[in-house]
Amino acid sequence: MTVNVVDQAVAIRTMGLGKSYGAGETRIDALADVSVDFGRARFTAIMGPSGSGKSTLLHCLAGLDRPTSGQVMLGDVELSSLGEKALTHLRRDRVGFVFQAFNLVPTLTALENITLPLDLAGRKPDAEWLDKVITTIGLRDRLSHKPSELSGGQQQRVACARALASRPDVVFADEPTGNLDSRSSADVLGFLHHSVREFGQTVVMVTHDPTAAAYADRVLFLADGRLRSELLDPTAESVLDTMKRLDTREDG
Ligand SMILES: Nc1ncnc2c1ncn2[C@@H]1O[C@H](COP(=O)(O)OP(=O)(O)OP(=O)(O)O)[C@@H](O)[C@H]1O
Repeated sequence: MTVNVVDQAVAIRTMGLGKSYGAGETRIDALADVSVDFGRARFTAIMGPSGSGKSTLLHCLAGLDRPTSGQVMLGDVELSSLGEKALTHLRRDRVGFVFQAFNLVPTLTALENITLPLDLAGRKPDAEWLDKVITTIGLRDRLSHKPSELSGGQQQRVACARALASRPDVVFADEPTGNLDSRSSADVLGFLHHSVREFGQTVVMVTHDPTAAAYADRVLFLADGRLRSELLDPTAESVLDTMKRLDTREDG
């Protein structure tokens, strides 16, 4: 019998991950044979052209979508081995999400939005931790405001705090700066970066923006559902260069 030794440096591991939609001639392989590790306390960006499978990968990693083939290990848990209820609990307790559209509850205050997932889970917030997160997002004077009274950037920082409130194993961010101007984007990305450096948070982010990707420790490049390249310690320039190189290769 082989024993799976869980590598503490790895937060998520995929093995031969595939996701197909449809069948026969209309079948689309949104992901094909993706095997990759996501380091713990690392900030990983996922890039690639539209339709390359970025969101599908993120959703499979986060247990929002079930792969057609292969495996996803979140720590020592293999996601496909879980039933719907266990998967719902895992999403609630072990992962955090930040979406492009903020997805805050309009009738709740910023603070109530931040603690909502914990309240729903019947868990008491860790006051010291919550205080640290709120200090870092820099919105202490806005906590009693409703989302409509906050700017887009402020709303997204609240969404980031909500994602971190439960100290999840991984925070998944799907185009978190897609609706923001460059100043607000820098605030949100700076916060995510800080959460990795100072709190040891693991972050996986899908983005189209080379400047956003440059906040990450590592960038993975997808094309046609496959992993095509990766960059360590990226800069906006090196990300752009890699995108151009991959584009040329696709055309050729
Ligand atoms: N529910 C679905 N049914 C059928 N095809 C789908 C479905 N979801 C995604 N696809 C297809 O899978 C492929 C990958 O889609 P995905 O959304 O993961 O790409 P993406 O890289 O995130 O794109 P974008 O940057 O435009 O958001 C695309 O060809 C898409 O049309």
